[in-house]
This record gives sequence, structure tokens and C-alpha cells, in this order.
Amino acid sequence: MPDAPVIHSADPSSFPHSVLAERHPALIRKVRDAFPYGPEQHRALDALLKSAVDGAIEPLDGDAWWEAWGVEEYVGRSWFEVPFLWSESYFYRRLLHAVGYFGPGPWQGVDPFRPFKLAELDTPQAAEEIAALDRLDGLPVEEQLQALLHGSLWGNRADLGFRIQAGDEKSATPELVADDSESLWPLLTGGTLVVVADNAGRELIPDLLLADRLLRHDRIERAVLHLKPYPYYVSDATTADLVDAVRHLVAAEAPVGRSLWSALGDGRLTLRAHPFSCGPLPYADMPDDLRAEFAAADLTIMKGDLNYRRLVGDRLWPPTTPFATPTAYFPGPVAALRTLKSDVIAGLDARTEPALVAAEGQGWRTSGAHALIQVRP
Ligand SMILES: O=P(O)(O)OC[C@@]1(O)O[C@H](CO)[C@@H](O)[C@@H]1O
Repeated sequence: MPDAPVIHSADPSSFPHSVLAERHPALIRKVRDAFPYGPEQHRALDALLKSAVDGAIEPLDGDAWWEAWGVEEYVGRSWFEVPFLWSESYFYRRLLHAVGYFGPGPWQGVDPFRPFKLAELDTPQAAEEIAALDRLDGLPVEEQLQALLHGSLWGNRADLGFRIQAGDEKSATPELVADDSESLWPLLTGGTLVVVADNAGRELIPDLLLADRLLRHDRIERAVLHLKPYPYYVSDATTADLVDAVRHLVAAEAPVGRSLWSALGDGRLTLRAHPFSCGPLPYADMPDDLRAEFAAADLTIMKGDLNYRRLVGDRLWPPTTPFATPTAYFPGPVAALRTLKSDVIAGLDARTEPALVAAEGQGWRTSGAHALIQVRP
């Protein structure tokens, strides 16, 4: 595979630098304000705040996965010197340690982001997504599925980490910078669809609506939903968030709630929470068991910005690099549904990037105003 520079955070004018220097401290303060933590956690959060801005990577004692993922190699180096993908992921691990998530103790398993995720389920926008389902029923199946695909795509804007920093961007240039959806439908002919989920709440609900319709119309026999094994990037969906979402749909008396409940019960919809889903590495480095799962699927859909970074590698590709190039290693057909919230991009045609730059400078890469559907059959 051709190489492109790995993204780091050292340049103070860069997007990754702003995530480490601004987004992470703001998030620590937000989490601290949301819970009546004790003195031990306050001390640990203060220490993390200091470390994240001007400290060095410390060991994560007794954490076998992180030892395998290179923590030893980076110990003692500045957070800003190591790959951006790695240091961000490490930040979330450290934040969970600071609040006692891994225990033992009374705060073990208490998700520090849960209040923010739950609030999302009660927004008017979430209610509108459910109400819109009734209007879909009268449409031809193809149109229903296309509408739900777009719902799942744009649901990715509902990312709480991103909204700690960003405004509500509007764009003058076309919203979809790449759209391979025509190559996606022929891959859904009755087999297994893997969805590697991203955010809970307003992104997970449309993902579930799409999976339910595909099952109902026999476009797939089985869906496998990959969730995070622990809280991550603020709003990433865990099993607890999936349960909240399905219970929310049932409580709203939307028939899809019961339909999902029974699909979970009879195995047409199954859940996974692989440790690598919270790993700091690109999917090119995935372990063999995960590779075998993706290889067995008829299609894997990667949701969201972080999964895109991990799929193509967190590198500054020339934007016209074909999507098939950095995804060539992936063991089966793969699609990315993503709103653009970081510098990484591949698979644009020759006219798109100059048009975006002329209209918006480099802001189009990170504003969340644009999205893509890319497929490598
Ligand atoms: O994966 P998601 O939820 O779509 O986005 C995650 C995100 O907000 O976090 C990173 C910066 O903190 C970027 O990759 C991206 O903007």
C-alpha cells in the first residue's frame, strides 16, 4: 500500500492540536460537573487535565491490551508527539481510569458520558426521526431504504465530542462529497451485514431503523452490530446505550422497537463488543478473530469519522487516492458512511477538492457540513 504521512498533533494551528489542547480539557470539566465525584476522582481529573496539556504518556499498569497496542513504546513522550489516533484513544482510557470506571470500587462501570447520551434520546429531533417512519411506509421499498441510509449517514453529525467544539456549520458547496450508494445495494442480497456502529442516541436510532428495514424486506438475513466495550469518544454506543435506544423505541410505541427486540431475541440481530473497537490503531492492524468476522460478512458498514480514520489509516492521503487503495487490506466488501470531522479523506474525484477549497478553505474537512458514502465491493 502506498504511504502517506501519519497525522500528529504537534502543529498548534492544526485540528488535531485543538482536539488535544481544547476539546479534551473542556470534556474533563464537563464530566466533572455532571457527577458528584469524590475527592479521589477530583484529584485524578486534575492530574489528567495537567498531563493532557503539558505532560507525557504514562504506563497503563496491568492493561494487557494497551501493552499490546504500544503504550510501552510511547511512555515518556508528549501527547502531542505520538500519532493523533493513538493519543486520543489513550485520553479516553485515562479519563475512565480517573473516574474509577475500571474499579474496583463504587464507581466501577459508571459511564461518565451517560447523562449526555440519555439527553440526546429526548430531543425533538429524535422524536421526529421516529415519527417520520410512518411517512416512509407508503413509499416504494427502494426509496424507504435510500431515505434510511441517509438518516443513518447524517445521524453521524450527532457526535457529542464534536459538538463540544464546533458551531452549527452550513455549507454552500454540495453536502455529499462522494456517493457510491448505487454500488452498495447490490451487496445486500440476503446475507450478513456487519455494522460497526459509532454514536449512541441520534445516530444509533437511524442505524437500527435501517437494519430493521433491511431484515424486514429480506435484503439481509442477519445483522451484526459492533458496539464499544466501554465508553469512548463521549457518545460512542455501548451495549447499555443500545438497550436504552431499543427501550426508548418500545416506550414510544414505535412498532420498530418490538421488531428489534424480537430480532435480538432470535439472533437475526446480534451484538459484538470487541476490545479492538476501543483500540488506538487502524483496522489494518486488527486481530485475526475480528478479521475473520469481517471476511465472513457480505458487507461491513463502517459508521462515522473515527471508524473512517481507522479504516483508511489516520494519514494525509492525497484526496484523489482511490478509496480502494487504503482499504485494499480489508478482508471483505466494505462501505463507509461518514460526516467529515477530521483531516483524513480519500476517494474524491479531481474536481471536488478544488471546489471545496475555493468555497471554504480547508474548513470542509472538519466542519461536519459534508458527508460521504464510499463503497469498495
Ligand atoms: O467518529 P465520530 O463520532 O463521527 O467523530 C469523532 C470525532 O468527533 O472525534 C475526533 C476528534 O476528536 C474526530 O475524528 C471526529 O471529529
